[in-house]
Amino acid sequence: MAPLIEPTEIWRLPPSGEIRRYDQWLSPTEQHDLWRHLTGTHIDWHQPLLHVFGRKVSPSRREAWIADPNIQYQYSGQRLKAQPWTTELRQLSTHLFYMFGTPFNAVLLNHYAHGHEQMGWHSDNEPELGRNPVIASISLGAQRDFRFRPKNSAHGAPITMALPAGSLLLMAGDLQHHWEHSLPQRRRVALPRINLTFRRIVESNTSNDRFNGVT
Ligand SMILES: O=C(O)CCC(=O)C(=O)O
Ligand SMILES: [Fe+2]
Repeated sequence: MAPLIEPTEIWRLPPSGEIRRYDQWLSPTEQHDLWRHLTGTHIDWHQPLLHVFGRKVSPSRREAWIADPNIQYQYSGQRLKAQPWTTELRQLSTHLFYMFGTPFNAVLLNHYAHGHEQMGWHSDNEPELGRNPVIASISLGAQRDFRFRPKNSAHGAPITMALPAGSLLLMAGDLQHHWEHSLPQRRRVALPRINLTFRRIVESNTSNDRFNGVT
């Protein structure tokens, strides 16, 4: 990990959202070791079962939720059962704390087997994340496009950026209130990708509407 590098790109998205991307934040060896760790026996992956407008929907991607023991998190009728931190994930979280000053206490892992698997438009704006969440997102494996679009077109035009293996993406400011993001299908992508979003849950035991209508 390279904690003191400058961002490769910065976007300021109105009114006061910010995105920073740090390419090659993880070296190829670190990426390889982390991939092996996450796809070994340490992590219990499962398919999410979301309640979307009264229907049960199971997107084909897989996910895992790692959090401090006291953290409760629920979205779209799904109470996520937290798995304990592994040494490797805790180490990443510590590096991110040195970089951004946010004491992350949870990480959501998403595994996309190939380019048919995707994540629909949403904002990470659940009440548990507090007012202006800082979210740090690490990408491994196949490069995929990531999209942002404003909730109100007065705030700008949609943005598409590639998330290369080993990159770190920071989302901060009021971004989650005014912009949505998605990981669109890319049918020509044959290889898997894993994404880790480090989050700080500030209040527990509240439900929220994340992914309501979104898969
Ligand atoms: O896979 C990604 O890069 C996006 C994940 C995401 O937006 C989320 O977990 O909320
Ligand atoms: Fe998200």
